[in-house]
Amino acid sequence: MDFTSGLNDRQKEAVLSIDGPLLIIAGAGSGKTRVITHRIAHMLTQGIPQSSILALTFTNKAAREMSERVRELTKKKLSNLTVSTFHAFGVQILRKTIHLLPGYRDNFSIYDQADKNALIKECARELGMAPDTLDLWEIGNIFSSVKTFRHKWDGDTKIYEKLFHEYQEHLQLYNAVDFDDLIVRPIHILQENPEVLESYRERFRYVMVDEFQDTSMAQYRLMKILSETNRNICVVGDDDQSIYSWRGANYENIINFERDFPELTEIKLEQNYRSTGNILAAANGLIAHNTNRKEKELWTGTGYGNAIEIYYPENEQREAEFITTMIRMLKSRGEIEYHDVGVLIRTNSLSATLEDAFLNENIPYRISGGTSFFQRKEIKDLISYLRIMSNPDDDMNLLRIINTPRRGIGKRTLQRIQETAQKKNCSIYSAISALRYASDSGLGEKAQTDLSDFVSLIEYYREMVFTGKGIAKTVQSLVDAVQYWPYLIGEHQKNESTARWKYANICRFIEMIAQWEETQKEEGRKASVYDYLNRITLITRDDDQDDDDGKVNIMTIHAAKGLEFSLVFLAGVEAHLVPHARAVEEDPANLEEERRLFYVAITRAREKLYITSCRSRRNMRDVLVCEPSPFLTEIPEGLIEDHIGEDELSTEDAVEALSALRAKFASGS
Ligand SMILES: Nc1ncnc2c1ncn2[C@@H]1O[C@H](COP(=O)(O)OP(=O)(O)OP(=O)(O)O)[C@@H](O)[C@H]1O
Ligand SMILES: [Mg+2]
Repeated sequence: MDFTSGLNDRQKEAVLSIDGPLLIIAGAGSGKTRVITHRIAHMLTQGIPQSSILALTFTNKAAREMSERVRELTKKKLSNLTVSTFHAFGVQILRKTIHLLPGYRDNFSIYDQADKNALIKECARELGMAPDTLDLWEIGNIFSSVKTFRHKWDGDTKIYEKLFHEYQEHLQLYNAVDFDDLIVRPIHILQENPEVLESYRERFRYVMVDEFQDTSMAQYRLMKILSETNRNICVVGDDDQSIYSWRGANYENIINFERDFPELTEIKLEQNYRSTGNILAAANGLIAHNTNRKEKELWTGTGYGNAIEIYYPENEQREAEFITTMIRMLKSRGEIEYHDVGVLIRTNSLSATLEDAFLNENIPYRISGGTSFFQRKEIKDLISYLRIMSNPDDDMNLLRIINTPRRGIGKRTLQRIQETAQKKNCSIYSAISALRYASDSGLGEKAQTDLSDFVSLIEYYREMVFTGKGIAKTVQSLVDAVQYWPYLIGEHQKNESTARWKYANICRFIEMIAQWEETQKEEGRKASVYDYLNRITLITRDDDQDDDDGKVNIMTIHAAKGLEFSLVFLAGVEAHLVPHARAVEEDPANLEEERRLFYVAITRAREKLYITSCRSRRNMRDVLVCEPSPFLTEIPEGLIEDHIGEDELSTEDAVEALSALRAKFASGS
């Protein structure tokens, strides 16, 4: 098979140069991701074993699509190819090596943001700091930047250093790691264990990274340390699409890469295959306003296509109506399928009104970027049970379920257990196991029986899940045994439909586990509860599992990175949202990042782009009068069909606002 057919010369060159460092910095839709998939396919035909190839990308969804694409190209089963996110790759390393870190065992738990906040709170309490006065998010961010080499303790943050050490010690005690650890712990392990590092270098002789502009400093270190000796490292990205600096991404990694791999080959891709001429010209015109960028110009061989259309609905409800009406009409004319449509928003808070309208209009949709399925309380409860089965020392999860559903273990009993755990420096579960029979436990008889029952329950299901009865079956049986349904009914007496809805989620959860087990079996892999837990912990809000076709995609611009849709609606393109007022207030330098975000949004569209900018928008209890985004004036004239004043809803204010903006643009200020 020739995997270079259907590629342009530059792309071919990239696919064929498999040895040595390769840097591809190119604009949106120029085929960067396509180059990676074809390159992998080509390598496999060159006799490079699957197991030598490591491809890293940003979201689980992107990773899935990438391996799917390689599978289609090669028509091969790819059980030894590693295509994953950085975090999932970190987990893979830790599963094999975490025992090299003092105090850790290979059944470790991974703490998500919510667990992390809860743990910080607990540590603060132990240190006698009043947890309710602390900004957990801010502290969490400080911890994160310290861990990932972005920050050293200084005058402003020093007050949290002690809390940080307490936090780290607790993680170790619970045999748990947080998200940052998934990248930095592997780095430490590799750095401190030369023979382990050697074996990884030996194995992953070819490394590729997509969306390179959004790698963090820590991620960069990880990929660098792996490829330092082989030097077969290919990174692809677009500095104009760097949109995660708030999360520590650093597009200066492009400069670092040039410094660390000076012998690199650089390939430029300049033809855009995704979008029509108008859309591309709009994107090019916009991004040219950024000063801090690598100069590049994209061109397309396809025609100009349709104009970009801008509408100015009276408020967010009218906006949602406009979008659903358009979709309905185009669908009924047979011009689109639902899955061809992306509705992009700057912030999550915009999704509720849209969701409502889609429900009303009966248009199937999926939302990514909302509360993840796995964050729902009923699901988190069951996940906590699974986590305790696999790692009983995980105190945070134990505390979550010890009384869920209520089993009468009282506050005093819990206090007693926690004291014992602290005194003996052991986990709560160990403390319970010891106290339930001890004559000097200081606990009443009933309390001891309750604790004993709890331990028996956990041990029973631990045994069940580890003796190959299947995870789905175990969870099903557990849900019955702990009487979760009566518990739900009890919790939602006033609203039984909520209870039913939650129970339906549980059933769906069990169904999802069963499906996963089935796939693992088909692919000849063991379906272990550790692997399952690791996997679902890494599913972020940005890429939920639901890959159903036949649905309109409503998502944040961040979540849409790397994706494409024939038809894109960009909603809420108003002055305070695009650029996001708070981001720019925090740091004026964020203006360029906001512009990149808008560039990412525009370049998701293949054929048609609608932009809506509401004239007013409800924000909590207030109604804000809105002006169109100033970025709209940066789109060159002649590409946009402006529907200003066209409907009876338009006000003179909006007309004035836009013409004022245009005047400003024309005068070049
Ligand atoms: N040589 C080509 N011939 C035809 N279609 C192509 C070619 N190269 C890329 N494409 C198509 O163009 C679209 C964009 O490609 P791809 O997603 O790889 O771009 P990208 O550079 O990764 O974009 P982004 O910057 O948004 O991640 C895809 O639909 C892809 O299949
Ligand atoms: Mg891409």
